[in-house]
Amino acid sequence: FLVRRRQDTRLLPGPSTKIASWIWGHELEVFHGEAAEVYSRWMYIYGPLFKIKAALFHSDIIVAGDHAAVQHIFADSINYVKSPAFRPPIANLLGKGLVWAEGEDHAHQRRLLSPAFTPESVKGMADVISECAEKLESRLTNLALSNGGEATLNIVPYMSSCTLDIIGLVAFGHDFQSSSSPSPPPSPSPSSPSSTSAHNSDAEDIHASWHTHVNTGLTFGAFLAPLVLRAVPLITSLPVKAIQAQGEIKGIVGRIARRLVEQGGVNRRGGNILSVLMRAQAMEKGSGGGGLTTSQIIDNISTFTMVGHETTAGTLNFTLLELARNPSVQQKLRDEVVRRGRDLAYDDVQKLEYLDAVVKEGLRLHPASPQTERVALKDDVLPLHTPIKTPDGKALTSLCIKKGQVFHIPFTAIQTNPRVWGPDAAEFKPERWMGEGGEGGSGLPPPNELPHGWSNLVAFCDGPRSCIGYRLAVFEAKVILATLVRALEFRATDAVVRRKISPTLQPVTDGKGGVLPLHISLAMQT
Ligand code: HEM
Repeated sequence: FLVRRRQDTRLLPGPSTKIASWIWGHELEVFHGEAAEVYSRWMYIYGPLFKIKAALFHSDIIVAGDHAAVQHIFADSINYVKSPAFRPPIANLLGKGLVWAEGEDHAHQRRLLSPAFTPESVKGMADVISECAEKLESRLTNLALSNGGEATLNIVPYMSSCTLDIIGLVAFGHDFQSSSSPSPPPSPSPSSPSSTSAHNSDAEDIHASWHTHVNTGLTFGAFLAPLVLRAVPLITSLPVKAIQAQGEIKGIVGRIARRLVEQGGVNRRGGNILSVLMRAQAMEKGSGGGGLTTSQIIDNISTFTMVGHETTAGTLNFTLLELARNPSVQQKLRDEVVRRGRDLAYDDVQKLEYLDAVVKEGLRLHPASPQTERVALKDDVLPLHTPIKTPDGKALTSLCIKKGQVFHIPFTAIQTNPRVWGPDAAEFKPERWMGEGGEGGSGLPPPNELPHGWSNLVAFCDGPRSCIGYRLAVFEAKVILATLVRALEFRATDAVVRRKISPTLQPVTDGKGGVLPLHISLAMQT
């Protein structure tokens, strides 16, 4: 059995070791490429499960895109965990909240937080979300009007302001008022939000610090830091900018979180997550156990503030770029929204089928978290959906792996694999979600040929550690897109926009992260 076990990983296909660097393995090439670009290419050549040479003499990494293997890994969140070496940086960036927790601690926090994300809870957030979306739309409309009816702008800071305001209000009853901050410059100048105005609000501090973090994440230091951590897990406070900047963001959000907890409650605008957390704390005091400590509450406020806004904004920025590049899709969406009338209440939004397809297609091509990583805590046998042909002509239908095996799971590559989604996999075609009967619809392969996850996507991961905020994210994305395209027309510019992971999906234009220029004008409504 031991011999068989060793052989299984050795038998995996993968890119030639000749193109691997002796010190960085294949990982530097992956870092230099766009988000999941290199893994997509290799997945096409070597199949949905292959191995690569790791940096710093670590044992080979398995890149897993096979649906059965991925589903198995995500379903067993006790034995497949985020790399223990990366927990200190997560604690540094987001605190020891839900994203950081593992095992029993995770199950406990997740159980306490889940009531804040039911369909009913999200329905209760609908008014606030609409108001914030309308504020964003008026900001952009006013900008266009003050520039003779059209403008070219960097959409990134606008979108982040809107989603930060939403998460502050719906989760904690806190108004960041970032949509009321002075507008960033209309031209897509590479100058960062941090350099455009004085820091006079929490929101500006968060945006500025995140912007620095994103740009630091594009440097070689950011590539190196996690690899050194993986090789020498005891080094947690490297003198590397990429790691220090993370502490800054947590410091800013942590200050706000402490204020919110001291205020001890929520105002009438919302505050679902905070209410849930405070109730859990009261329970702990009353029963001598079962709730969360004050520092866990503060860390969860930091966690939700950061992961609850930059993610949705990232997918939305790229979905707008797709709409800008596909004017007929944009017009079809506008027609559907205008036909429904001005009201975008929760139930109305659910009826917009093309909007639903556009959001799914945006999440398929541009998942805000383009890939994840897991480490096996014990020896295991992975089921395979697609058998692997070994060099001696046999077919492996399952794969024995050893404790400590590292997996990279590239969501983007899985969701754009032409062998699964068809030859038009890389194209933005919302019609594919409308079924064969839909207008221009190409339909989808049967569900058993697709990934396991929300709507047959892995954009929100899968299993016990899947995205707890997915209902909010999807609803919010729909309302923002519908509100914007109803009033505005988006056109692409000549800028070459690259997609990078830093640490979430980011547009990079002229070497600057967090820059995505779009042209806007007032929409002609038919
Ligand atoms: C388009 C928007 C979003 C996308 C694509 C997304 C994607 C993801 C993914 C892939 C994970 C799993 C990460 C991993 O295990 O490596 C995740 C986890 C998580 N997401 Fe989201 N997310 C989005 C929006 C949100 C929002 C709006 C919230 C909160 C309001 C949120 C809160 C979380 C939390 C707390 C976790 C950790 C869950 C756990 O470990 O139990 N996300 N998300």
